[in-house]
Amino acid sequence: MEIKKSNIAKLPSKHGKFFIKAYKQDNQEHLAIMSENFNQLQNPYVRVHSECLTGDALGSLKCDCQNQLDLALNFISKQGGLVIYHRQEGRNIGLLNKINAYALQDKGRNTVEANLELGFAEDERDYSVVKFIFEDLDINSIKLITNNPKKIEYINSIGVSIVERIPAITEVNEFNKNYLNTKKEHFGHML
Ligand SMILES: Nc1nc2c(ncn2[C@@H]2O[C@H](COP(=O)(O)OP(=O)(O)OP(=O)(O)O)[C@@H](O)[C@H]2O)c(=O)[nH]1
Ligand SMILES: [Zn+2]
Repeated sequence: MEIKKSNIAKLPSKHGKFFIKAYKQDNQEHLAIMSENFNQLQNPYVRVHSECLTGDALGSLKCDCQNQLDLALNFISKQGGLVIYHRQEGRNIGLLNKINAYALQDKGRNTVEANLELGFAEDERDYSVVKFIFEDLDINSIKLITNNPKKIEYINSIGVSIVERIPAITEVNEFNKNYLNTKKEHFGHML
């Protein structure tokens, strides 16, 4: 399917100065956020950040998303690299369904049980736009910021080499404790 791309624009931010480029696949619009020196890097630091409106924008304490996004933006601003803001909210079940999953979590389900009860797979993300972005930006070799083995597996499968993995570990609190535990025990995140 066709993926559209924008021109590159400047984005000064509180994390530093970036360049941004947008990509549109079906109805999802994603962003590549690049450090100023991005084009000179041999092995850029890369994070594929999955959208979490409640965390990223509202500062929800139920997950680690906002802290991971801040960590990644600060990191690439200093060390050079790329954050792909991958707009697959709620592991790609969308915002409305994620809030329904949260309502089930309020009744005691974990994140996996809630997804299954709503008729979804435990993780519905599709990373094909990441492959497109890597090709578009001429990226063959990276240092990946993640704890998620599925992202590593996907990037290996498209022939991009991961020369180093940087953990994206942030604070545990009373509200995200169970969520992080499910990531570790069920999804095999390296936490
Ligand atoms: N369906 C569902 N999605 C959630 C829930 N909590 C967070 N998410 C979504 O989970 C995604 C974040 O993915 P995670 O699996 O937590 O972590 P990750 O980003 O893949 O892994 P790392 O790279 O190690 O951080 C975002 O899209 C969030 O919106 C939840 O309770 N239910
Ligand atoms: Zn989140």
